[in-house]
Amino acid sequence: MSALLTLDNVWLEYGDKIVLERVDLDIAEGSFISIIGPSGAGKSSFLRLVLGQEAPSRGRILLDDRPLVAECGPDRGVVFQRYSVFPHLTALRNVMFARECAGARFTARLFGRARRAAEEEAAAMLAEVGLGDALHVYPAQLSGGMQQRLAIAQALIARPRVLLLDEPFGALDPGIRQDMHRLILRLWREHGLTVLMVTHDIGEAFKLGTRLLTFDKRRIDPHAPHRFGATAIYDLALKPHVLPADTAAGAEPDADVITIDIIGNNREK
Ligand SMILES: Nc1ncnc2c1ncn2[C@@H]1O[C@H](COP(=O)(O)OP(=O)(O)OP(=O)(O)O)[C@@H](O)[C@H]1O
Repeated sequence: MSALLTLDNVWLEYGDKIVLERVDLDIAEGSFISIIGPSGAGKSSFLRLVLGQEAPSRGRILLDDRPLVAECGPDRGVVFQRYSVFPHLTALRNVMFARECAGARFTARLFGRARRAAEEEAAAMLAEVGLGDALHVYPAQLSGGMQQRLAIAQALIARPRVLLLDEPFGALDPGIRQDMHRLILRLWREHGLTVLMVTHDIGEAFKLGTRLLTFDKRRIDPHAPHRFGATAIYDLALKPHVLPADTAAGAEPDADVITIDIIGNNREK
């Protein structure tokens, strides 16, 4: 099976500072990739490359065997840790705006029947993330968890194939995080998404991921730390104890009972 996303010898450099080097990855459609690594290892930079917000300074990124277009297309959605919704728009208008951007890319405005259809779609998407009763509420009136639900609805309304999550649950209380884990596993499965999630929570990475990437530097020059970039030094296939079908029914994968296959260990190269 060919990969949905391929990174072929990808480097990201700013001047003489190397952030990422020699990133070689094939990511299969439908996988849930957890990404961990120390602060500054380039995890968010990696997501920005896949989003198309930045171009690699060397190497290439392919989506469906075709070079990734430089701008973020509707095939990729993103949710950040801090609520990325518009404060002056209601929940419904926030999701509609994202739908309008996807449906009318140059004017970001739909009219008549198309607009009514977008409104219905946005309301259905909000119901799907558990915000069906909060259509006309402004973000400031929503809790942190509800704002992240809104951000997820906003990302999913364009029907992306790849969902990028940058520490999406990092600011939430543990109880709310559990709810969000259930939600994201359900959406991942029901929408057939390929998810790339950066997290600092190792338990969360093991619990949600089907594959775990660890970004770090292979080599360090103490006198010139910028000379070497990070790469995916560990690449582990995770097999959660509970199958995705079970998670959709409400059960959660058990992070304590996981088997691991090592796909790649680039530490020594
Ligand atoms: N535009 C830029 N110009 C120069 N350096 C940059 C730029 N953007 C990011 N960097 C550097 O790239 C490195 C990686 O940053 P990045 O935010 O991707 O790391 P991270 O692993 O996501 O960190 P954290 O876990 O703290 O969020 C950092 O040293 C950062 O300073």
